[in-house]
Amino acid sequence: MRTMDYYSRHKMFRFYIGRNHYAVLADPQTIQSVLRNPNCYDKDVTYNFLGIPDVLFTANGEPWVKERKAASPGFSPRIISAMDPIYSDRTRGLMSALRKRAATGEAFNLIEHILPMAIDTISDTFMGVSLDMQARDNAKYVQAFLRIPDLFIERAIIPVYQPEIIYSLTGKKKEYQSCLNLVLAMTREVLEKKMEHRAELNKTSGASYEAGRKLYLDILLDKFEASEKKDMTLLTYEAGEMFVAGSVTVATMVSWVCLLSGVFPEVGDKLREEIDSCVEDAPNATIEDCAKLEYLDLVVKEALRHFTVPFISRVAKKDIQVPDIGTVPENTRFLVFLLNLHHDARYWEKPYEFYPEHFLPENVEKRPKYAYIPFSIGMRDCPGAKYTIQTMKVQVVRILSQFKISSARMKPWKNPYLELSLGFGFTVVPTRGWLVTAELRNQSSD
Ligand code: HEM
Repeated sequence: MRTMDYYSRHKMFRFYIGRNHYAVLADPQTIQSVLRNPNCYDKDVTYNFLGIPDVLFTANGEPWVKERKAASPGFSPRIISAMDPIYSDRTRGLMSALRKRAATGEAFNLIEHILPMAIDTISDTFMGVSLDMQARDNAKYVQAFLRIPDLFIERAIIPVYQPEIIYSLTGKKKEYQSCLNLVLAMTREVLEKKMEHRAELNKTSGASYEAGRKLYLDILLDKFEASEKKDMTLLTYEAGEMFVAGSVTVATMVSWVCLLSGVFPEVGDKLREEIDSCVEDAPNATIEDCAKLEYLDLVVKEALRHFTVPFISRVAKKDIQVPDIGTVPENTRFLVFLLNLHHDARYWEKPYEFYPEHFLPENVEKRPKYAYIPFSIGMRDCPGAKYTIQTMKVQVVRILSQFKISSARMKPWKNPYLELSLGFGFTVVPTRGWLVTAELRNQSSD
């Protein structure tokens, strides 16, 4: 914790290991100048530990520019805003699972139900294929989706696991590969369904996707069909990355907000009060309903402040000029600690506390713009940010309108990094899971 504070007070902290030059960043201006610099869009070798080919998340240079440009229409506001009916279908399954949990009164790990719903939602929205993960025996999928980021980050931060030979000997490589294989098999199933569907559409109307609604997977398939190589393995990784990047992140954050509503009862009371008084049919809340909920917005932002992606790493492909610092040499590896930035006492009144009021407009005004960047910034920011906020809000409102969620283990905290047992996946996660109990509230449910 002292180390985190130390980094925060310095614009940049540099060190060498052998001939590798590292620069740790935690200052908002320095971070924004590096993340927005076109010579720093490349990811550093850490991402090789994902063991996947060049897809949007991992590609560098010109191939990344092309991927990103091609993918953008799949994240268009028009597509993201048209998702209400999909949410309705998918939250129904979740509510029925939570009702069963409420009937027993026993503690359970909330993400076991949220993640299958998140996978279904990604499949519906970005792929246009109904996967119905919630109706399956899905424990092994939940485990695989959670272990992939967990094992990746572990390898990235523990140098002893980095050589292939040692990683294989520990058995972790085998575990990682079997998790990846499960996700790839699931993705192939989605691809097959989608290809059949497109072939049907081609036969009947000559259109390979619904007019005006070119989903992410349609974009990938258009590219695949137009290519000479027809690389099915690459296509599977490209679609698979969206499943992992899009479901684990959202599911962990929805689980956090629900858990926090129980850890801090005053937060839970205020959330339920706002939902009950502002949304007429909250169990079926729409995107539009959720946009009105001001307190929910503060809570979602505060949860992301504490528990978003802990760090980002990049590499400078040329010498670059950083304001107030000077020339930073080519091949420098940057580590951008969002965690430090988001807990810097210069910008946050109660840096380590759960204090949604940090995001009241009068407090936001006092901070530099880039003191809060849970989805990163610049050309290589998160394309799923809008989808995330919208999906999180709809799901949280529907859950909290029907259930009172209580924390089964976690106590109110003043500093989660000292008092809780936390680990790093794609986001920050509680190592023992999101343990809660659910109680049915006195309202009609769906
Ligand atoms: C709580 C939710 C999420 C958070 C906190 C989050 C955060 C981030 C961050 C910080 C990055 C930059 C990483 C880096 O530069 O190393 C990123 C990249 C990315 N995110 Fe997200 N993300 C979330 C949800 C999503 C969703 C829902 C999707 C897809 C549906 C998605 C897809 C991606 C992709 C494809 C990239 C790589 C973009 C590129 O390199 O051009 N993310 N995300």
